[in-house]
Amino acid sequence: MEIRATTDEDLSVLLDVVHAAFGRFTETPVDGGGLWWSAIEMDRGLLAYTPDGRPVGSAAAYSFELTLPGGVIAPVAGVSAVGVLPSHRRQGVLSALMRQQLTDVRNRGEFLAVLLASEAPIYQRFGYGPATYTAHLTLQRHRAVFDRPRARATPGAPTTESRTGSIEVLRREQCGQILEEVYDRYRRATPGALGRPHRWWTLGAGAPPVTPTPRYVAVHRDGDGVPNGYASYSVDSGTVTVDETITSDDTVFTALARLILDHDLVTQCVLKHVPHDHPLRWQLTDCRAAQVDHVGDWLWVRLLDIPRALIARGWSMDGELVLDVDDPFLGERNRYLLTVQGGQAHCVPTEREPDLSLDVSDLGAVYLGGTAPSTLVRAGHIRAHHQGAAALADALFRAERSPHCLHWF
Ligand SMILES: CC(=O)SCCNC(=O)CCNC(=O)[C@H](O)C(C)(C)COP(=O)(O)OP(=O)(O)OC[C@H]1O[C@@H](n2cnc3c(N)ncnc32)[C@H](O)[C@@H]1OP(=O)(O)O
Repeated sequence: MEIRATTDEDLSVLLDVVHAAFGRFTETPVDGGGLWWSAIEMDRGLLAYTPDGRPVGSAAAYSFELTLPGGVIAPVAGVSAVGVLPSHRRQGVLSALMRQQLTDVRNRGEFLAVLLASEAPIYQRFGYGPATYTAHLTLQRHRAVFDRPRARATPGAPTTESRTGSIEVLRREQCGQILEEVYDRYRRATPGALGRPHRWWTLGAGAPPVTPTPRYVAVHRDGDGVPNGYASYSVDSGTVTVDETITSDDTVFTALARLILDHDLVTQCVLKHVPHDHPLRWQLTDCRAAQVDHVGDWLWVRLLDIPRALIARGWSMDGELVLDVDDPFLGERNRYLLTVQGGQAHCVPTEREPDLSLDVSDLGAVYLGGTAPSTLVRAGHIRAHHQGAAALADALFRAERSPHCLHWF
């Protein structure tokens, strides 16, 4: 098996391999979307060839930015287009591709790789852990009545209502740069969110509303007329389905949700891609009018330089933790002393007794604060060496809010 880096000339070969792996056809758009592969970066692709020169496996990566807890922006490899022909599976082709790709990512100076997993059992062995989760919120329109925010009673307290903003409903093609600009501000303020490079918007790659698929878009503007939120939606058979509600301001989210819930001639509203713990349910007089469903893992994270990754993210509590991290796929095992002081972390090799022993994939799962280390202790994956170690790790790794990602790639 030979792994070769791709160039622009290999595009059709790579697309043929990955589409055959999925049993799909190159020219078929993703569900309701465009051609997902149009933004592919061919200088980051890999193809696996048999000894007689037949391409049988593929992998690619996008150059993305990921927002870490604390609002830190990190460059990451967004792994995608992974596939092995049905005729050549379970012979180590993917393993060879992953090994080469992780080496390449490290060589580029990126300390994190991320991906969306087609099947959950594939990537743990390569050091990835599920780090963000997403859900659908299904609302029964006629039952979903907003409650009066209780904090409003406190003089001077911020309200959860958008007082001065306005909303305009546009067609997708009338939005110009608005969606790109609003998305960019939102993702910078949201731990777990990925940037959408400009070329994704210009090429219409991915899923609606990045693609030019027909949609209505409710655009929210602040009192100065600056767009600060949008909800992209379509209506069908009595259901309004929102592809994504993008804003970093809870009051704007509420205003957009109200508009969606006020849509005549529908009985049900489905807000796709919301954090599973989104406060909207709490804002209703009848919290059962909203059901959280389709809860699933979204972004998987793989640490490639553990000290750098731990130093990079923000921390909201001081403390010390010794982590013994095993990385069997890369054949590395190291012990680190993580010290957080004033929100700033230091991370150095140590001989001290560990507080926790864990696989690098479990470190990926807890890295953004989306899963508490104690959950993985209880699951039998992370070993806590003394009482209190898991609680300490929980307190340290917790982020200001659940990390959330909705970019599809
Ligand atoms: C980020 C993305 O692009 S996600 C898209 C992933 N691609 C797909 O789902 C397309 C359809 N599937 C495929 O193309 C292939 O089955 C792949 C890419 C998932 C796996 O490729 P393979 O070359 O068969 O993997 P490889 O032989 O290296 O397997 C390594 C190990 O992972 C295991 N493994 C591989 N795929 C799977 C799977 N889908 N489920 C469970 N275990 C798996 C193998 O059994 C093997 O285990 P072992 O080391 O204990 O023997």
